[in-house]
Amino acid sequence: MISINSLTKRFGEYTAVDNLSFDVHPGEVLGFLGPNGAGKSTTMKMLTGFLTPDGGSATVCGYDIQTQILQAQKEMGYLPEGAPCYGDMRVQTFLEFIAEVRGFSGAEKKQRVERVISQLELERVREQSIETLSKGFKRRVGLAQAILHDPKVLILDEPTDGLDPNQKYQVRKLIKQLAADSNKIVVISTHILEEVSAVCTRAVVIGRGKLLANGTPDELEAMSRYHQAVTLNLESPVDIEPLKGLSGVADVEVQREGLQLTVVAEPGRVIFPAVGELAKQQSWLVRELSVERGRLDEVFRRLTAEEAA
Ligand SMILES: Nc1ncnc2c1ncn2[C@@H]1O[C@H](COP(=O)(O)OP(=O)(O)OP(=O)(O)O)[C@@H](O)[C@H]1O
Repeated sequence: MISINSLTKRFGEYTAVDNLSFDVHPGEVLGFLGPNGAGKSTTMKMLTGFLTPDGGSATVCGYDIQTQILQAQKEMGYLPEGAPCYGDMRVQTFLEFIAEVRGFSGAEKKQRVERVISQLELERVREQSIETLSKGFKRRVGLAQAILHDPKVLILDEPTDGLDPNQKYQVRKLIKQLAADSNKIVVISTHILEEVSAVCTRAVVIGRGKLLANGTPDELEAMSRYHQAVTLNLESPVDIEPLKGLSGVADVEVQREGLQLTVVAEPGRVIFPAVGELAKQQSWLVRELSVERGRLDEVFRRLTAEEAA
């Protein structure tokens, strides 16, 4: 597992990662969220041994990142932000080079390179130099090198950044496949909230280097103002006063000139049955009645705006 305890990194006067603590367990795909400059990349660079912490500690698969980084690195695959270096190398040559660096040779090296070329669908570009590849293919080459040694822990810094929707779908599918092996840990930094719902089993939100939230996507959605909110799509506008008077209703938001109402629930209350009952009693012409799980974007904005204030 990964265990992070009061990890801290300063750049001059600025504290980029501030007393950060959390754990990640085998089988988890952790979404690591935060606005630009929150400290996500800095944390990942410390975990993978590319930056030295100024305080606190962390272990990866039981290895201390400060005193046993080489052992820890063997257990990790890391996709840094941006494109792989060695731009003038051809894709296959680059992957062979990485395989050698990781200690593979002969038939095993060949077999591992072929496996990732096939997994990441790189056949078409294997003879092309990395610098001439599209952004999407560069990310895939980066992912290929990260998984080449079949690591127990994958640290991916914005793996779908700059990819088109099809490529995003492909990369997320691959991450899910990798994580299906229940002993693996995947940590993905992102500011794309749909990615959290799509692939993550848990999310950690940070802002200005500090931990702001740590929970499953369901738990984070439950923090939303719109958790258990009921939306009515109507044929014609109605008087909203009876709705406001219902027990457990915190607010009624009016959209589309009264044709859409969002009835916000008080925390912990379930109002769907009562709203449905009222609509029937009042003979409202309801086209659609739906209940919300919550809005991650609103939770993310609120958490990170509070921190910025
Ligand atoms: N080498 C460095 N020297 C000085 N400041 C740095 C350095 N690296 C990062 N920082 C600063 O530390 C803060 C955290 O940066 P970091 O790259 O970790 O954020 P991030 O959450 O990954 O952001 P993004 O989503 O934009 O990638 C930022 O204010 C950044 O400017």
